[in-house]
Amino acid sequence: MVYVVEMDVNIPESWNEEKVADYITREKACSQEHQQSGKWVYLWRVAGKYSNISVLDVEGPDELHRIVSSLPLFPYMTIKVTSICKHPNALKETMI
Ligand SMILES: O=C(O)C[C@H]1C=CC(=O)O1
Repeated sequence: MVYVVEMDVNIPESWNEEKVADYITREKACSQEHQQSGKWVYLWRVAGKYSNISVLDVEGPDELHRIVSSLPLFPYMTIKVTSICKHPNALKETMI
């Protein structure tokens, strides 16, 4: 199943630079591991916001939740998930 996921990141203002840098480093390693697995297909920055729009191709909601909740910044995100399917009029045969 293919999901479009929007993640808005809300880092607590109380965090110091070192803590923010540590989370960002671990976040990058974690998301790149999932991207390398092929499950996390696209990762785009939303212009002008500390948000991303991602496309994940996974077995279903359980796997989606496992991946998204493995991110170190997961507790500090507001996440919107949209499940998508093929449009009958789409010229392209494949979803992604
Ligand atoms: O910066 C972000 O958008 C948060 C986050 C989600 C994946 C990733 O690599 O970073």
